[in-house]
Amino acid sequence: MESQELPYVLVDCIGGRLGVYEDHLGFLKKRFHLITMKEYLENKTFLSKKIRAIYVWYHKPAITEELLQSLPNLKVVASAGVGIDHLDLKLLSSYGVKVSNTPFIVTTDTADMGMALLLASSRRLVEGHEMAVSPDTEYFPVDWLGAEVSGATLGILGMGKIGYKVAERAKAFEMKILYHNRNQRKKEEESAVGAVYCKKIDDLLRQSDFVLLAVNLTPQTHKLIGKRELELMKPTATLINISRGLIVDQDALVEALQNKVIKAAALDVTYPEPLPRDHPLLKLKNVIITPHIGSATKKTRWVMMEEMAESIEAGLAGLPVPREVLP
Ligand SMILES: O=C(O)[C@H](O)CO
Repeated sequence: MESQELPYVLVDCIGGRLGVYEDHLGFLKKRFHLITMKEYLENKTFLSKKIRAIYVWYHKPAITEELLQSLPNLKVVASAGVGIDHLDLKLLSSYGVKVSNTPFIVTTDTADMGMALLLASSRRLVEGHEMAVSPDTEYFPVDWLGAEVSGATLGILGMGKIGYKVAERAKAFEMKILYHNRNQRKKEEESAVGAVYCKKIDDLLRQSDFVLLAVNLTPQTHKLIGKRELELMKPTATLINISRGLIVDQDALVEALQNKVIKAAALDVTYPEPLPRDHPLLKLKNVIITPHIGSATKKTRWVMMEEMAESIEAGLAGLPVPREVLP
């Protein structure tokens, strides 16, 4: 039967559901014999030799050394999104496994998400919505003062593709833009969005009304924003995180928000995800949290899935892997 000749690809479940969109399934099943982690564990002896690729959607399944040891014919790991902090590239490479991600397609949507969080937080959209739909709150718009966006200073930490797209959007909102990045952007790129480089993160933190995190998670950026950094920010400032929860020391953030060291936070990413239901961040009015949905639009998610399938097919055919991530 044809489906038996298709390459076996391991996928995982997220929240008890297959970590693949329903409408992607038809496309994927034409190309691959999808094996869930559960199926694999139930029939390990047979499947361990069959599986040749892993489809990592939202960091699942976790690729441990134990898993790698048990899959002798694994050739490709295709990971959704741009961040690869959940993958040990050196380890994968030592097992002869190629890795790919989908770094380009997520840029625009993730930048849109950054702006959406900035606007929602500054204009108190979530609080306002809750008040407007609540049966027992008096509707009194005089209370609902927010912070101006136009004319405010946005500090972008991490001026890669996503950070730069945020800057393009912020320019249209007439914001002043500061940025910090390992490498300064070219002069023409800076002037196209009116961005001013801050060599020192501290200078950016002191001057910004909104600080937006768009850096990759690496050992160097792990808890880059801690108590000291939060204390450098203006008491009227908002922290926006669209990269990874672990860029921020979350305990320090809770304290800073509770003690009004900064005004607010808008987070698409936390640590862990989701946060435990009794986590103090979930109780704060000056916090907006979304469930890591930076790239979650129909078109982008479809392209991500196609790109992952393309990388798996190329890798299994011994061809150069599109969007390969090297250790
Ligand atoms: O890295 C990304 O693109 C997303 O956050 C998914 O991990």
